[in-house]
Amino acid sequence: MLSETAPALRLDGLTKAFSGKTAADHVGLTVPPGSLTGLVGPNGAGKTTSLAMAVGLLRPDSGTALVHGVDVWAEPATAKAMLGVLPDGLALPERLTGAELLTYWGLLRGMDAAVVRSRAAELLRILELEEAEERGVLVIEYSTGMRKKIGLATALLHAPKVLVLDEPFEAVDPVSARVLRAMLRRFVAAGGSVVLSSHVMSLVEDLCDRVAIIADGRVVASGTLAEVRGDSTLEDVFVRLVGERSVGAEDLLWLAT
Ligand SMILES: Nc1ncnc2c1ncn2[C@@H]1O[C@H](COP(=O)(O)OP(=O)(O)OP(=O)(O)O)[C@@H](O)[C@H]1O
Repeated sequence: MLSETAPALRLDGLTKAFSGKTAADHVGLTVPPGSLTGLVGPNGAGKTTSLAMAVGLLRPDSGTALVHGVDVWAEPATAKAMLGVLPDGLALPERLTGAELLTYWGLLRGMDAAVVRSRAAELLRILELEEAEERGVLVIEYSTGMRKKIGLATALLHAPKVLVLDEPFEAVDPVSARVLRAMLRRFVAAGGSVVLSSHVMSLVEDLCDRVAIIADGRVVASGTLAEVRGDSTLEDVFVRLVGERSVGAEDLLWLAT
């Protein structure tokens, strides 16, 4: 049942193995309402797997995910109405313009057509997809960054309480990234909560008030940015926890020949 006092998102013991290899190992995370949490970790650490289980896209082997107290797997409709999701490799209907896609998406969610129309126009304008719309560009013709932005627009359209965004800044140009940061800050200031994954430590330090580091499928550090970072930089803590790798003097000698 929806709870006013519960965390915006609470993951407990989420575990998933693919062909016997554990991708997420008892992942736990608490996202307080009105906070912005960054999930960081090396390639293959289990970020996408954990986020997909958290939002009801991938069934966990065990563990629970609660959105404002509502179990994502037991009450999916209630939980998903509160969630805005940008999954990894979002599969969108592509032979539509951005506005057509948002209309389709909104109506599918049972939203009022006039509300969908006005929010879609506003999102396309703010995300600088308006000019492509005027030229009738189809989503299939969008660049990688434009696809990311239209994916974000679909996540925001129904005004969710909690945003779960898998690498939202990947391939997004610096001007659009600034707009996106401002949008997320405003969303949080209005009481919303965000979890996002990113490989860019400086972005997480600038934007997020909480952070979780995941390595080999396990959460190895989490808390406020100050708690996790201490007197170091997030990158230093990350490298210390995840392990440093270097290119030896004898590696890749063929590259310069
Ligand atoms: N559908 C799948 N089938 C088999 N193995 C998978 C599948 N999805 C993920 N994995 C494996 O699970 C592990 C975690 O992958 P995941 O995509 O969650 O990592 P990630 O932290 O998001 O990585 P990246 O930063 O590279 O996006 C990896 O070893 C990956 O190969």
